[in-house]
Amino acid sequence: MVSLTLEHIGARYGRRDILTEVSAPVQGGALTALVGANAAGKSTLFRRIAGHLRGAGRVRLAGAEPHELRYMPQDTGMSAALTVYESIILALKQDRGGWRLSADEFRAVDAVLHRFGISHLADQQLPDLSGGQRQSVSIAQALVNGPKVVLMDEPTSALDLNRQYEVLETLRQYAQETGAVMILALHDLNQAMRCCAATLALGEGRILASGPTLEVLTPALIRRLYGIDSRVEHCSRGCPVMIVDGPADRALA
Ligand SMILES: Nc1ncnc2c1ncn2[C@@H]1O[C@H](COP(=O)(O)OP(=O)(O)OP(=O)(O)O)[C@@H](O)[C@H]1O
Repeated sequence: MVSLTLEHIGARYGRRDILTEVSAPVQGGALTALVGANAAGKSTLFRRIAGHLRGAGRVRLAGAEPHELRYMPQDTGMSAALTVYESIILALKQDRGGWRLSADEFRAVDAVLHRFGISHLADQQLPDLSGGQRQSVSIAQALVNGPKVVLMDEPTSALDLNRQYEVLETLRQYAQETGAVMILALHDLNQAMRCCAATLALGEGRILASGPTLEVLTPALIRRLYGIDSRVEHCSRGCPVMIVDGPADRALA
């Protein structure tokens, strides 16, 4: 099982501190949600963990090497004149070198296309894909190498309702099978409640709460993070669902 520990992480752009004191343990084998308001610093935290940005503190990895980490940013470029299949091969070869594909590598490409339901897109050019198709391809590119640490910035923002379920369930299975640490930045808190065993709540430059998702995403925390009044009920299938009542009355906050 892989684990990752954030120790006193800081990050700044110029003289502006975005993260001041981010500390939390993250366990592999299940999905972890990273939630917080716009501009809270979720992408910045991912850049720090991925080593794209320097700053205070350290990221401790156990059970994985730094090169086994994949970061899927919010906007992934899809303008290259490549087919989906070629782009997955390129992602696979990114840090392996060489150009010949072994039988195992061919199988890995086919498997990831199949796993994310995009085999039928294999021969299509990247620029010709729809937004949701691009997002599915980005996810497949991120996972084709079997990474042990995966950071995904809003991986379902362009997907329809059905695809959101399918993709999150596939990511959950991947984490369970491989023991990988998988952190997903999410704005849809119901997705976090349904699929993520743990949640990190980012606000005011630090982790305001972390732990089992249902214990973290309380109405009080949601009010603090987003200024929204909410409550948790259960759907007809017994799953917890967050109901938004509306903007909180700031005078009562
Ligand atoms: N390269 C940069 N240079 C300067 N400031 C930046 C840079 N990237 C991000 N910022 C600032 O850092 C803050 C945090 O941005 P970040 O993208 O990490 O937030 P986020 O939580 O991912 O937001 P969102 O939910 O809107 O995607 C914002 O105020 C943003 O303007």
